[in-house]
Amino acid sequence: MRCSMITVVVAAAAVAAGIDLLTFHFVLFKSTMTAAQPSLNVVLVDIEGTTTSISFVHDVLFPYAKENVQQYLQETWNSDATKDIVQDLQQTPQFAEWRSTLNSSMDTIDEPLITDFVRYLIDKDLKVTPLKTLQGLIWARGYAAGQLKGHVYEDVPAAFEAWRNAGLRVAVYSSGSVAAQKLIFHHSIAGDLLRHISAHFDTHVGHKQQTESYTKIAEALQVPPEKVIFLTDVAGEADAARAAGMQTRILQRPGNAALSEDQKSTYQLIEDFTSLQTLQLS
Ligand SMILES: CSCCC(=O)C(=O)COP(=O)(O)O
Ligand SMILES: [Mg+2]
Repeated sequence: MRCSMITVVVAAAAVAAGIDLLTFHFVLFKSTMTAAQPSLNVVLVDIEGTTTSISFVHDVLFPYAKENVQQYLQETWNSDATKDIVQDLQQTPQFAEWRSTLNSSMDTIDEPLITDFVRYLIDKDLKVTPLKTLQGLIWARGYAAGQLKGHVYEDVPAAFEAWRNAGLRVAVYSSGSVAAQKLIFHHSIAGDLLRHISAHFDTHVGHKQQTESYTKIAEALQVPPEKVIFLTDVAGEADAARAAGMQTRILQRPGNAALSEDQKSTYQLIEDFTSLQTLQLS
């Protein structure tokens, strides 16, 4: 009511000043549209199903880790990094559970046993932090040897570029370790995209379907959660981000899981990043 009174007064002043009403309405419409733009500082992207195809992760990265884990463990078994990972793997709830299914009563924790456990975790796609750390170390060898190149969808480089030019920060939140995230973007099929990314978050901050993880990410980025837009393919992750106050979009890339009718009506769905290239810092 107060707003429309102000509009009438300003319109009258505009007419008195010789500005025609058509121009006045155009200016008013533009300013309303600008005000309706979401206030934004950070674009937070998921990887699998968002920047990168699910098939690259499941058909290239995971098999590479499964094939090379035994050799990696044999070569690094006595290193501190591998000792820490093996220790952490044994402390996961999945380890005792998995071991109880084995016929063998062997107590020895050796490379073959840990190799089998790692392959079991990969097959189940369990987002266990020490597994993710180990996968990152194994993939590092593949990228260094030129055997791996990180897949990104065609629209990703231009969107990263546009967001950065607009003053927005680009950050990543993936279950893949921070080291693995850096590798996929540094060695991407579109060249080095790592230079666009100013922050990385993995499961050390918490799991992706927990609201607290997004609260912690906003704190680490030193922005209110409302100023972050989280792009993901998983509705459960969008639920958690939204509950923390973030804006969200759900990606419907080829091969992504289908959404329920309820999820489709709850979230803004996008096929790629093209429509988001005009996002502005505000
Ligand atoms: C960093 S690339 C490997 C991705 C990965 O290991 C994974 O589990 C995918 O998880 P996301 O959270 O990106 O869906
Ligand atoms: Mg994903």
